[in-house]
Amino acid sequence: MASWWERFLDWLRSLFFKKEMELSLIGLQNAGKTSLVNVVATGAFHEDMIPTVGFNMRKVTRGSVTIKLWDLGGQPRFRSMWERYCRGVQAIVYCVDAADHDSLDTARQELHDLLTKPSLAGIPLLVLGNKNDLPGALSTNELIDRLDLKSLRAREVCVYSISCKNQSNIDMTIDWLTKHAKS
Ligand SMILES: Nc1nc2c(ncn2[C@@H]2O[C@H](COP(=O)(O)OP(=O)(O)OP(=O)(O)O)[C@@H](O)[C@H]2O)c(=O)[nH]1
Ligand SMILES: [Mg+2]
Repeated sequence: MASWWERFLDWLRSLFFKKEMELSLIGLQNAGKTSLVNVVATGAFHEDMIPTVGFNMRKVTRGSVTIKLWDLGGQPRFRSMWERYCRGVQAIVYCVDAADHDSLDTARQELHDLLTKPSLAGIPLLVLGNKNDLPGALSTNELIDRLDLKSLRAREVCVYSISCKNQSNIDMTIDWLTKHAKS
């Protein structure tokens, strides 16, 4: 009964209080950014993915929140675009392949270089350690160390360990995002 009433109230609120958010999804190539967009948007995971050339934009609606997602290419030639697409967003989502230990130093460097840009000051950051279904994938605490996340100041930083393949912790990720949507 209570949950029915809660859902009714949520629906009622959604009629009057629509929220919209814009966020950018960045990270090195092969981290799983486009896979995450697909899982969030359609619930489907595909092994064979084509690397993103430039960027893609997708809108996803969850309850009263519409999320406009900029899914950016992670290959070196596209990284200079990241800043432009992160300006003015409500959150930056940084996706890493937590099982690819060799890529983590570059991932740390690229993240810290980006976040020194004054235009991105204060924007909340969600770091996703993807591919936690693979053996050797780093835990959230290990990622905090490897990516030196404790040195990031003056912005909210959150880290989750996820798997697009197994759809683990995807709901938690969506909850974080919708909570950061503007009223
Ligand atoms: N095992 C495993 N593989 C995954 C997971 N998520 C994505 N992949 C695979 O990782 C590869 C790269 O995924 P993409 O989503 O294309 O990566 P991307 O970050 O968008 O890459 P770019 O567009 O080049 O920047 C694909 O083969 C995916 O199937 C996961 O959670 N677990
Ligand atoms: Mg992609």
